Amino acid sequence: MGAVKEPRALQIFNTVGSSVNENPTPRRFTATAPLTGRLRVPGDKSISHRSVMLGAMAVGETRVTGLLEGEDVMATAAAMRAMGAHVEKTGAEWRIHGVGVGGLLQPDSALEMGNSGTSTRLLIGLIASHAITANFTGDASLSKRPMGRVIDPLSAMGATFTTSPGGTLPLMMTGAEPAVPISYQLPVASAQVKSAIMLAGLNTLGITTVIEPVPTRDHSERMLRGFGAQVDVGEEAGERVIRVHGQAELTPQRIEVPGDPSSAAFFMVAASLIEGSDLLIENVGLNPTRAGLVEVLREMGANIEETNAREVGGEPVADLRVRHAELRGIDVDPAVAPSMIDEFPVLFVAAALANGRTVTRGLDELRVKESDRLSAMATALTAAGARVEETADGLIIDGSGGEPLRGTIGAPVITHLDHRIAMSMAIAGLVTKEGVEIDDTRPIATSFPAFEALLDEAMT
Ligand SMILES: O=C(O)C1=C[C@@H](OP(=O)(O)O)[C@@H](O)[C@H](O)C1
Ligand SMILES: C=C(OP(=O)(O)O)C(=O)O
Repeated sequence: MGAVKEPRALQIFNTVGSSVNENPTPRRFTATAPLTGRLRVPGDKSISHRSVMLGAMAVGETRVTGLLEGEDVMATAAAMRAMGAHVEKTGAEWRIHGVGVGGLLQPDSALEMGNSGTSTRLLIGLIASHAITANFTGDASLSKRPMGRVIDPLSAMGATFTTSPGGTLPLMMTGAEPAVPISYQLPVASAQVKSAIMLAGLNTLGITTVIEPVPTRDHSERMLRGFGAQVDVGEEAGERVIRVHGQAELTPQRIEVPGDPSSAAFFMVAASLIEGSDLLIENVGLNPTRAGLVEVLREMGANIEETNAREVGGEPVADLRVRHAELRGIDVDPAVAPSMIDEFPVLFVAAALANGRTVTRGLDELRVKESDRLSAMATALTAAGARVEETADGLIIDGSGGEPLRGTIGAPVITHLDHRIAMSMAIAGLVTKEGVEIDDTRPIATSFPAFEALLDEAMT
């Protein structure tokens, strides 16, 4: 290991669900030193959202430790409060008093979803089987994202919608009680769509079925079972079939949220790329439906060692020791995409420094995230000096063979209100001769408020 440092705790910056600072906060990121010591990434965003939502649907008190206190999860918490649940922090613990399945109250005002696709789509699902009307609003990024993918199946269950042109936010929905159980085959690999239908199934008499041709993150399945719902998961004709039995009764739980592999990803790539790095990232969730990046980086030659493997909150977790290694370009198997869907922006940074060519395909979904992540990363990495070709569904990147990138010092990177573009290009700045300037670091608070503090500390 490098220099021994004390573990760093997650710092809480903003727990109110909106950016405190009104003005853009640009910053230039440059490498000051290798990444060494140990750090702990914040709680998993997907599991945090679901902890708050399911806690709010149980009768009694759910207690959660390690909850991610990023803006997205705080948007979920605010929405559940607006519909009758109590969601409060006491000491290090979040306590949620739920209303019970079927007990959501009509919110007085619009549910403000900020930047969060997960909050929006899962809550639309949850409300779809309650006899209430809710308005959903979001920021400029979220207001462009497609909602038809949840509106279609939930309309079949009986919910009604009035949307903005193009099926986007702002939208108004009225749930159906009783809702009709459906059997629905997902047309896109999306855990958000799967979860929206499963959550609607909670207050729907009968069996609601979702068929997944490609497996996506399975936190909803695991957690709903943990809360006592009957959820059958099987494989039929090569597809995953998930059946939710309604109406469910959820019993309150104690949940310890594991660290977010999507946040650890930035540090895995930075430590791999920067010579002399030797970093221990503690408590990283390694659910197989989320751990694709670790496998892909290893295939590229990364030195990632798993230690202290254990279970936290029903999820596999380990500490990851990451040491600098020379990376080589690879063809990334499109089948791995769902298990690292949010990690592609930072994988592209790794590819830009690898030896040889990295080819990615099958990534159409990246075009409908907080930004068009294929286009945003192609533009930003090219400006940083990388050789990148954008295709219809991926990027082809010819790596520098470990040489620092030499971009033109021009306009700052445009992050398009996308936290992952901001953090990925911050990491790119560490391996670019003159560094990289990010136009606005505020979006980082949506998923990883402590990112800059942890990065600065890892490099001291
Ligand atoms: O279910 C979830 O918690 C998530 C699912 C993924 O979205 P899609 O389902 O749209 O792929 C992912 O990108 C998002 O960050 C979180
Ligand atoms: C896509 C993401 O989140 P969401 O869809 O919840 O906005 C993400 O965190 O990268």
